[in-house]
This record gives sequence, C-alpha cells and structure tokens, in this order.
Amino acid sequence: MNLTVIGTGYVGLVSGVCFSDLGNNVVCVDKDSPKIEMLLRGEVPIYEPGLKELIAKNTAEGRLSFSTDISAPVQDAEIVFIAVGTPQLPNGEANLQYIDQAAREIAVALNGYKIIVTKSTVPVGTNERIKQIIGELTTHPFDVVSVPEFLREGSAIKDTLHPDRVIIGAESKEAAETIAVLHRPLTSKIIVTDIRSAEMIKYASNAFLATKISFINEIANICEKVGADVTLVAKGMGEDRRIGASFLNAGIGYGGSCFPKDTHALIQIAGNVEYDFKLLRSVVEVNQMQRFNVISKLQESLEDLAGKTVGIWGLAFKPNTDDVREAPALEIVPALITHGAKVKVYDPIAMDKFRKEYNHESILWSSNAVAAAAECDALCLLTEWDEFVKTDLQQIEKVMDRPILVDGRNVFSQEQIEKTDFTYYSVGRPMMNRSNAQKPSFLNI
Ligand SMILES: NC(=O)c1ccc[n+]([C@@H]2O[C@H](COP(=O)([O-])OP(=O)(O)OC[C@H]3O[C@@H](n4cnc5c(N)ncnc54)[C@H](O)[C@@H]3O)[C@@H](O)[C@H]2O)c1
Ligand SMILES: O=c1ccn([C@@H]2O[C@H](COP(=O)(O)OP(=O)(O)O[C@H]3O[C@H](CO)[C@@H](O)[C@H](O)[C@H]3O)[C@@H](O)[C@H]2O)c(=O)[nH]1
Repeated sequence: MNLTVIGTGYVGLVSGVCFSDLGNNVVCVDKDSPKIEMLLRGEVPIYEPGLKELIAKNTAEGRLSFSTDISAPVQDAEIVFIAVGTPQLPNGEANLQYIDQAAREIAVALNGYKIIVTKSTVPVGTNERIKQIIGELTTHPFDVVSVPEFLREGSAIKDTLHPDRVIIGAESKEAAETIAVLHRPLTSKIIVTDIRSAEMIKYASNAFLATKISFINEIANICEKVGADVTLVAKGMGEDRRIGASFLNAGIGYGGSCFPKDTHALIQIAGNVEYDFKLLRSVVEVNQMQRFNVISKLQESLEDLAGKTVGIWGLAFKPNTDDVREAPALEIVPALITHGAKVKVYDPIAMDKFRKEYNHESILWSSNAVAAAAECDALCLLTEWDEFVKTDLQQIEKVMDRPILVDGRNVFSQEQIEKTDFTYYSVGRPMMNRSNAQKPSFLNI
C-alpha cells in the first residue's frame, strides 16, 4: 500500500519505517526541515535501537522516503497517518494545535478518497473534530480511523512489529477492514471498536500502567518502614495471573513523554464531563513525590548537602532512549543544586538533550560512568542503563570519596553490595552496609 505519515517523531518515524519494512511504500513528512534534512543524509534524529539500520535498508530498497512537503505525499497515498505531538497545556489538557493544523493541511491536499488514521494520542472526541475540520475544507470523500499507538521508547521497533494488540476505532466497516489488512502481518489480535472507545482505550491503558507504578511505589515506601523487601513483594504478587508481574518495578516514579501528560489529560477529560477522577489524581501526586525520595536518602546519609559532590548515573527517563521529557533527573538535579550540592552527571546517550533542557554552573558533565563517580560524596543511579547495571561496584567505590550509593531503580543485588563497603539505599528495600547484616533473600530457592 502507499502510505504517508505526517509527523516524523518517535511514533511517526518508527511506524513509517516498520510499515516500509513490511513492503509498503512510505513517505514520512515533517515540517521540521532540519529533521528531514538529517534523514535525507541517512542520519537519525532520535536514538532508538535498530532504527538507523532499518531506515538505511528501506531507503536503499526504495520503499521509504522523507519530505517536508505534505501535498504530493498525501495525493499519492491511500492511507494518511497523523502522528504529530499532542503535548500538555498548562491546565493539563492535550494541546491539539498540531492535530488541527495537520488536518487542515491534509484537507487542502486531498485529491480523492483517503483513509486518515490518527495515531497521536488524542482526547475522546478529537477524531470527530478532525473529521469536521477536513470536511469543511474539502469535497473529496474520506474516512477517519483511530489507531492508537502503544509502542514504548527504547523498544519501539520490537513493539511496532510485535504488538500485543491493534485497536481500530472506525465508523466505516470498509475503512476498518483496509486498516486491519495493513496490520494483519503484525498480529492476529485486532480489535475493532467505535472511535470514542478506541480513543479511551489509549488513555485508560496508560493510566492503568501509571497506577500500577504508583501503587508499587507506595507499597515500597511502606516496605521501608516495616522492614519488608518490595522486590520480593512484587515477585509474590506478580505470580498471580490476575495481577501480572510487569510494571511492578518500584523506583523513582514514571517519566517520559506519555504517562505524565496522558494521566493529566485523562483527569481533564473526566473533569470536562464533571467527573472527579480521584484515583488518578492520587497516582499523579504519588509519582511527583516519589522522585524526591532520592534527596531524602542523600540527606539521611550526608546530612547537609551543601558543599557535597553527588554523582548522577542516568538522565534519560528510561534506558535505551535519548528522551529526557519529564525525566526524574530534570527535577532531581536542580533540587540537589538548590540544596548547595555540586553534581557530576553521566548518561550514555541523553547528555546533549538534557543539557538543552537544563544547564547550571554546578553541573560537571562527565565522559563516562567512572568519571561521574570519581571524588563524589554519594552516587545516585536514576536510569537503569545496562552500562550501570553491569558496572564493577568495587572499582566504583575506590574512586569515590565516600562509598554511598542511592539506587533509584533497585538494580543491584544484596550479593553485589556485600562485596563492597557501600552504604546502599534503594527503593522499598532495607538500607545495607557492612555493619547491617542482612537477612538472606529466599528469592532463588
Ligand atoms: N513517544 C512515544 O513513545 C509515544 C507512544 C505512543 C503514542 N505517542 C503519541 O504519539 C504522538 C506523537 O508523539 P511523538 O513522541 O512521536 O512526538 P514527537 O514530538 O517526537 O514528534 C512529533 C513530530 O510531529 C511534527 N509535526 C507537528 N506538526 C506537524 C505538521 N503539521 N506537519 C508535519 N509534521 C508535524 C513535529 O515537527 C515533530 O517532529 C503524541 O500524541 C504521543 O502522545 C507517543
Ligand atoms: O515497573 C515499572 C515500569 C516503568 N516504570 C517507569 O515508567 C516510565 C514509562 O516507561 P515505559 O512504559 O516503559 O515507557 P514509555 O516509552 O513511556 O511507554 C509508555 O507510554 C507510551 C506512550 O503513550 C505507550 O505507547 C506505552 O505503551 C507505555 O508503556 C519510565 O520512566 C519507567 O522508568 C517504572 O517506574 N516501573
């Protein structure tokens, strides 16, 4: 099929590239000309494992191209995807200005029947709004279909090529069938719904996952007070198939471009119909507090942070991405500086993006993990990059001024810590050090 994708960000680029890899002809369009120029030079504007290779392969085979012009690609396409951003407005609602603009541009370019697929995450009723905007500007026939996207950054290609399910929200049976045919090579689990339900499935899914994270983080906070270990608790809970083991990793809370904005948007969607989504408001509040547990633990171990040097491992909101949108590091690093600390930071990929969002004279930008730990009074792990997880902690403690480690993602085991002199704080697990003999863990018996 001939496809055009409007918006060449994490979702549009990955979807376009994967559809081309399945044999479709795809044009990825973006109004950001430096981004398109990079792609035309064979460079990739975002970091996503495997993406560069897949772009090179499909451009070389002539199925994938890039453009800043929307007209010709829309005219040549049977299906036009909208994958533009829907960022958060100050009041929490989704900003639909990019959606509206894309809809107007598609309408003006139309030259005959097309299916317009919304992949962006949009509030309930937005696809009807897109239909109205386009309908007012064209006499050509078209259908609007909602196909919300569920990919995760860092595993976006795998998620796109092997989705758990594909949701198709449509008014037209024929349009739904065409979109189902396009997705059938990816999965047999295709669920067709009305458009409003499809829009709601996306927000409800993200809100539920965010709820799981805030739930386990609160359990972790209680575990710390009662002397239980949240990793064992999560393991025990997760074996119950009704609960499931995923998204029960306690830590410093969720970040990223989706959960924070989509939970706020759903609270607003509910509020607009006079429903107070109390549970979700608490999920957001718990998440906001959780990241500052790192600061409390540093204060517990160092007392006054003024004049201390703290190493930070990880700036991206999760591993395997360069995305720092709503990353916990963007609040933790400034908070440390406000308390008077010097901060040495290192991330394998996200340093440049972080620096664009936040820079300060109290930050030392380190070139590797060991350098970020060197001469520090304490070290905090904020993102569980493999590089940190596989580090030799004995080497790290040697380069530090004081062996204090705050692990915001629970990546190190009791056995690893016992081989060191670290005073080790994690989330929902007991503090460990040489003088604090731990009860054995029974996890592997
Ligand atoms: N990032 C994710 O992991 C993810 C996953 C699922 C769903 N989503 C949703 O998908 C949507 C896109 O997210 P993203 O992270 O890919 O955004 P992004 O900010 O990375 O990319 C959006 C792109 O759209 C372009 N754009 C905006 N208006 C345009 C127009 N009129 N014409 C052409 N290009 C235009 C921008 O220049 C930008 O490059 C959002 O609604 C988001 O909530 C994101
Ligand atoms: O047990 C867990 C799982 C995740 N996280 C955190 O939650 C955030 C989000 O992680 P993840 O969901 O893996 O990444 P995203 O790329 O933000 O993907 C989410 O948001 C996307 C955008 O809507 C959806 O498409 C995906 O299905 C949804 O998982 C990150 O900060 C993680 O560190 C935890 O703290 N504990």
